[in-house]
Amino acid sequence: MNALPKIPVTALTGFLGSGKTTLVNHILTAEHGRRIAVIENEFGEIDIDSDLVVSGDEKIIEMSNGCCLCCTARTDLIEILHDLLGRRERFDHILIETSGLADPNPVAQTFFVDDSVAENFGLDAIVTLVDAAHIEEHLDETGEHGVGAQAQDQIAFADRIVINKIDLVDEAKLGSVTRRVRSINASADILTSTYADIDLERILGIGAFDLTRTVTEDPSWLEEEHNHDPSLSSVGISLNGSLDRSSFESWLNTFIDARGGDVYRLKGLLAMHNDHRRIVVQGVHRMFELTPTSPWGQAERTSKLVIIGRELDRSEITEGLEGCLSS
Ligand SMILES: Nc1nc2c(ncn2[C@@H]2O[C@H](COP(=O)(O)OP(=O)(O)OP(=O)(O)O)[C@@H](O)[C@H]2O)c(=O)[nH]1
Repeated sequence: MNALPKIPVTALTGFLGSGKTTLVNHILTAEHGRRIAVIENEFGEIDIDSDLVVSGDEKIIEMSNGCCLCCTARTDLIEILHDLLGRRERFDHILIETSGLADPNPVAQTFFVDDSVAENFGLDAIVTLVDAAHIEEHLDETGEHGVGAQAQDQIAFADRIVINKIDLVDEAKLGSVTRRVRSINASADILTSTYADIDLERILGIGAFDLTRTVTEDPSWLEEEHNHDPSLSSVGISLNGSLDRSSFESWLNTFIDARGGDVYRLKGLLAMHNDHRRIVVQGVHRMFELTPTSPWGQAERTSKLVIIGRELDRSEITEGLEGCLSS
C-alpha cells in the first residue's frame, strides 16, 4: 500500500543545442509555485552544463559520468531516484534533462521496469525541444553515421514538442519545420518559443505520458538498444590561466569557418585576461556567442571548453586553445 501520491517526472529531450539548459534555467527561475529537482546529464567528459545552469542550493543533481543516460546502466538513474525519495518533502516535481544525444526510450522505461521506481514516480511527460534553425539539417542526416535517427526518435516519443529559436527563422521555414515535425509525431501538442520562454503550465504536470499509446505505436520500444554514432566524439579541454580574448576569438572564428559543419555543439566557461568575469561561450554549428557571467573572485582561473562533433582532432584543438593563453 502506498499512501503517498506518485512524484511526477518530466523528461526533457532535444538535440544538442536545442535549448534544454535554457529551458531548465527558465523553469528554475520562473514563478510557478512548484519545487523542482533537476537531474542533469551530459555527453562530454568535462561537465559544463552544471556551470551554465543557474545555481540554486541543492536543486541540481548531476550525472557527470561522461556519458549519457541512455547508455549508462539505468541503475544510475534508479539510484538517484531512490536517493531523492529520501528527501521527497523537499520537492514536488522532478525534471530530467537528458543529453542532446540521448534516446528518450531508456529514460521512459526506467519508470516502468523498476518496481520501486514505478511505485513512487510517474512519468508526467516527455518534452522535446527542437531547434527551428537546425532540425531539418539534422533529420536529413540519415546515412550510416547520421544523427537523423536520434533526432527523429526524440520527436517521435514526445508528448509535447517545443519548436524553439523561432527568432532565427522566417515564417516559411517555421512552416516547413512544423510540417516536418508533425509528419514524425502526429499527436503531440506543438508549442513555439524563443529562448524556451514558454508557459510552463503547458509542459509541467500535464499527465501526458501515455504508455498505452507508446506501446501501441511502437511495440518494440521496451527492447530497443541504442548505440552512439562512433564518428561523433566529444573533446573536452581544461586549461589553467587566462586567455587573450582577441586571440581566442580569432582562433575560434578560423576553427568554425573550417569545421563549423562538423561541430554540433560547443560550450565553455572561460577566463579572459583583464576581465574579472567568467565568460560563457556557447556555439551551435557556425553560430557562437560569448557572454560574461559571474566574477571569478578568489576562484582559480581555468578555462574549460567542450566541443561535440564529427572527426574532431583533439591535439589540434588543444594546441589552438593553448595558443590563446595570455602570456
Ligand atoms: N537565437 C536563439 N538562441 C537560443 C534560443 N534558445 C537557446 N538559444 C541559445 O542556443 C545555445 C544552446 O542552448 P542550450 O540551452 O545550452 O541548449 P541545450 O539543448 O541545453 O544544449 P546541449 O546541452 O548541448 O544539448 C545557447 O547559446 C542559447 O543561448 C533561442 O530561442 N534563440
